[in-house]
Amino acid sequence: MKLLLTNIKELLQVRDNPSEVLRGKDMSQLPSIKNAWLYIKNGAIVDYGSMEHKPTYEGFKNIDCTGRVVLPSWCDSHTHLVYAGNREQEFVDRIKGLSYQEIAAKGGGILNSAKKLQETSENELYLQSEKRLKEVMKLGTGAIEIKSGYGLTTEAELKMLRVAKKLKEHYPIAIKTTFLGAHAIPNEFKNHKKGYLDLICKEMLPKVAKEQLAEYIDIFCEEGYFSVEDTNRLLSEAANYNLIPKIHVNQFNAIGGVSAGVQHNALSVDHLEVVTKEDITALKGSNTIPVALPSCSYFLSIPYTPGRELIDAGLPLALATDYNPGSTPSGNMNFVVATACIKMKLTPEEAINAATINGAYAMGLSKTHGSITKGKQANVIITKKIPSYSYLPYAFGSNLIYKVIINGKEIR
Ligand SMILES: N=CN[C@@H](CCC(=O)O)C(=O)O
Ligand SMILES: [Zn+2]
Repeated sequence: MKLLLTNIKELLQVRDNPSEVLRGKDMSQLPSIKNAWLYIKNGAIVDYGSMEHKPTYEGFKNIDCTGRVVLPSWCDSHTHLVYAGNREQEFVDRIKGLSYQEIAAKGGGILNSAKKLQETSENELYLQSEKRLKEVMKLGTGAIEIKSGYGLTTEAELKMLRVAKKLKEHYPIAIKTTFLGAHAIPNEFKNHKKGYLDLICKEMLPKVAKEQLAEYIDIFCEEGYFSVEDTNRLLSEAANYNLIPKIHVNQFNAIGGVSAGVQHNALSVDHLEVVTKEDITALKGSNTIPVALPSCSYFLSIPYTPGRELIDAGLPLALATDYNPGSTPSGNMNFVVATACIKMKLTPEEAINAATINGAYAMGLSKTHGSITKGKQANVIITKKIPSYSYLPYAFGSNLIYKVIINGKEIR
């Protein structure tokens, strides 16, 4: 399949030799070609340039992009897309005054989703998750990370990861998987957290590794969930299976999870709605990327990650959805990019970099995703006719996507 996109108003994120990740001031640069063409063959980006110097190709399908912006598809590096049922009742309870933590303490929250998931068959779980995957692909996501963590038993955690694996086999989108057995403490282990960690380390981890179901390890390092000590133990055990950490830290409290992540060479530390000076110091000079999840802040009415501060400190930043039934029932990366501009004061250039090239880095896909580069996967968004790319976050409530191409195929 060959595609030639012509008369592109502006082709964004064009990098001949892209760096793996963009930090600090570099995030304000978004290289582009105006009045451009882009040639795609066999799922890969072959070449691009200005319409004034367009070579002759044969046997392609032409897409005229007059008035349209073309950019790499979104790289969503943090989701819980595989889950069962929904939690709209908790949403209503929160409107009536209960906090996220109070709902969790009553047996709601993650444990509520775990109960539903344990009762759902693998096939049904696949069908529910597939629906969400199709939806986010149409919204421009071309690479996605999916976590377990709503199983909380060996059987149910494996079920989640097998569903994610099956999605990977059936869809063109790149999927990376993360084992998050340490998402919450199940009721059976309420007064025996160590017993649950033993189960994770001695039974779940070996099975996940044996079936090669995950590349990354995650833990919810937070008061009332797992401590820094638990985090250190799990990440050390997981290293024996070559699982790389991508962890939930600082959502409500800064308890030292960031520096624990950095010490274990985490690829990413995610959430960071609360950030201390020590956290920033720990991240400086490391290869760990902070990941902000502004839709979660929006939905729970909690602080936004101080993205401006992190970038101004010279750090990299990625943006992701956190798609899950409790804190973020939305997988819309367009909303994430807009909210990062509106609430976190990122410029459109910074937000687009954070959601493409840096998102790819945050899930180990820098070589193949996140920029318009020869040889990278042909994953692009073609927008509707818009005045400029800044219009994307500006018109935050409009669907501005005309077409999405993933792996060289038009999926919308
Ligand atoms: N905070 C931990 N995990 C999810 C939400 C879990 C839930 O409420 O179901 C998150 O990233 O926000
Ligand atoms: Zn999450």
